[in-house]
Amino acid sequence: MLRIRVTRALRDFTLDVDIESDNGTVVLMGNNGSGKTTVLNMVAGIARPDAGVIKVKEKTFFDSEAGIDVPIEDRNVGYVFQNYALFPHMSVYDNVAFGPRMRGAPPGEVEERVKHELEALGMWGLRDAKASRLSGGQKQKVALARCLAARPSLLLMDEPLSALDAETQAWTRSCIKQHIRDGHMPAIIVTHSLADAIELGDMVFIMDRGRVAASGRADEMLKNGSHTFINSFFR
Ligand SMILES: Nc1ncnc2c1ncn2[C@@H]1O[C@H](COP(=O)(O)OP(=O)(O)OP(=O)(O)O)[C@@H](O)[C@H]1O
Repeated sequence: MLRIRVTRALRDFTLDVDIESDNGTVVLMGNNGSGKTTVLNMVAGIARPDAGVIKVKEKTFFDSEAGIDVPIEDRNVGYVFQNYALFPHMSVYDNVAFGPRMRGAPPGEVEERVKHELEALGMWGLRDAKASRLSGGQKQKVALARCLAARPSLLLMDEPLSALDAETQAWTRSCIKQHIRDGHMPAIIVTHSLADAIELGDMVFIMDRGRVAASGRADEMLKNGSHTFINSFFR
């Protein structure tokens, strides 16, 4: 269960969002500047709502009336940032090992997880490379591997496949899907890609100028013809 009902006034922008989903993966779509990343940041605990409630499964992350604001480190969230945000001076291996090490996994398990995630994304051969030397698509894969290796209880992904070529996108999507299914993890994915929405999403929320303009089941989008469905919400 995912419940995000938040308001936040920024300098030139007001966010007033209501998102509810019973299970599975929530996809956020919408124009540039419509507030998608801000929603992810509030769920992660990086940005603070002025008021509202954020609940993930049975856990309340934020409740302004009850005075609850769980710190970032206690939310156990995995976040793939839009700009990757790798540790540039560290190797690919150490970037991916960071999450499991921080969470106290024993060394053997750290290695197992790092190898598993990097092999799945075809990046094991580059494990000793410095992150700053990688191409954009390679950085994005390492960001994804870093997030998944930490075994979070909630996945937040901001355009996680945007730098990948079409073929790599397809198998990376199935890799993400498998993790979500195997880990029974709720996930919120921001994307501009209809293929991501249809293949990864259970519920799709379309944002427009800080609000949810429309929502629907991903399979309904497919039935209705996704282009028509999405385009109908934008002038
Ligand atoms: N800390 C902040 N202070 C002031 N304004 C902010 C802040 N963070 C975000 N904004 C503004 O909020 C609006 C929404 O930004 P956000 O990054 O959430 O959009 P987005 O839907 O993710 O866009 P994109 O598709 O381009 O990534 C923008 O107008 C942005 O300038």
